[in-house]
Amino acid sequence: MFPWFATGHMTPFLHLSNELAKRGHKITFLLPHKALLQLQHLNHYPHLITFHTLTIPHVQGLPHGTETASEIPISLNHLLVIAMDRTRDQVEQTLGTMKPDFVLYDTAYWMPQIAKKFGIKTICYTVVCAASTAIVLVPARNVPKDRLISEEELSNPPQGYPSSKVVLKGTEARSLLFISLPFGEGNMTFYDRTTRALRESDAIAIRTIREIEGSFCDYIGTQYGKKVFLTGPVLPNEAVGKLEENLGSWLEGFSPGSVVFCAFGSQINLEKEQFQELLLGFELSGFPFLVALKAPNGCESVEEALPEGFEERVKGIGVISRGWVQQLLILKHSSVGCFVNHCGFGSMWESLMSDKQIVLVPHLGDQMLNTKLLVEELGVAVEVERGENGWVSKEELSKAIKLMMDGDCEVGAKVKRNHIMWKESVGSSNLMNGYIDRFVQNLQDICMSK
Ligand SMILES: O=c1ccn([C@@H]2O[C@H](COP(=O)(O)OP(=O)(O)O[C@H]3OC[C@@H](O)[C@H](O)[C@H]3O)[C@@H](O)[C@H]2O)c(=O)[nH]1
Repeated sequence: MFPWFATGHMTPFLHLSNELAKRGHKITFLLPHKALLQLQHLNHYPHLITFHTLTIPHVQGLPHGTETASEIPISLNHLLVIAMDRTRDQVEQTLGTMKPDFVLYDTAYWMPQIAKKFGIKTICYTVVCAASTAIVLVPARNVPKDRLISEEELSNPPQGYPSSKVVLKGTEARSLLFISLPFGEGNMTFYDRTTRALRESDAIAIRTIREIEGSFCDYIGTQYGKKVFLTGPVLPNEAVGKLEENLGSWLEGFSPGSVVFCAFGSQINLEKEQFQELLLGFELSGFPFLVALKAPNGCESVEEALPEGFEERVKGIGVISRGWVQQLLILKHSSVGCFVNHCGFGSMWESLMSDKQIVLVPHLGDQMLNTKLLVEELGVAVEVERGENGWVSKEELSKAIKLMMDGDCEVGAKVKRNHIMWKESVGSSNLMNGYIDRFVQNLQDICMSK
């Protein structure tokens, strides 16, 4: 396993490793040392899953010692990817020694070149929604070679794209302009890198299910002329560990379903004004809240960014975490009634599998498409309306929370009914296990071929 050095990528690769190990397969997981510290407790089969740490070289422009995407603003990812590329020799040496049957990778487009030398099959494993690959990362997208792609070009889906609902509207396409920006050495763009990683693999795998994204998966298969295997969402059955004691006892102090929990994943640093506006929105909603956000841009800490007098005003009813929280365990807590999140692909599945009402504030391109899947296709969530300038106001956030938390409101009740239905059908262990069993069979079939 060789995922991109970001939590939202490494975690699902490890969940998949656990499922493969459960079925008796041996896995070597390549990752930076710092990521090991964050991930190792999620390894449920240490006798079968071995972590192999890589030395991450320094790249000019990155803070010294940077190894993972969660340590840097997203604007520096194009430098971290150079560091990843420069681990190529270490990766090649490991592959040559281990000689696995398969390598699963996502960002390292060069993997097929080195794997072929040792007769190893390559699977490009996409851990974001199939819709986001289908809308921007296919040959039909025609990204110009001599200039940046425009917002207008990106607003139109590529020819043959299978949905009119899961599309980018208004200014949303802006968040995907980065696909034609440099991402790695040698003038390579994000689009070049990702499409090459997909094109040169032996097969494509996607962390999704046909029941939600079948048409997008078929479209990707046709675009690349390749087999597309699905792993399902690959969520751990149970949240591991125990909720941190202080937080647990704070949550115990509230009645069931009354607390609003908010987390925006590992990559988002808001602007300070937006950060403050969101906090004021939680206060305005009148519900107790637990917020886990990173310090906004330009601030060293969360404390320094709080609105004036905020901590005193919300004492006892509002907690603003100073760092990473145990999202899965919090989502299991009965006091939590609503989950406000960014709809990263991990959080999308985790919120769908929870029994909490879902309020979405997407930021990045794939998060906007995930949001369309939950809001427009499945009808299990609401999205907070943004102003014309892209701003989320405290009034709109509070309105969306109230809509979801008010037991008498028709919209909230409808969303809840849909959510229960989807959770039951998608969350059944038969469905999840069926996906993994078929995936293993798919791998064995390619192993036999050629
Ligand atoms: O405080 C936290 C925040 C997050 N988490 C966990 O970290 C994971 C975050 O994954 P997400 O995919 O939701 O979000 P990230 O922002 O980290 O992901 C990244 O890769 C996946 C893409 O869809 C996202 O657009 C990209 O930002 C989840 O499993 C969540 O449970 C915590 O355990 N604690």
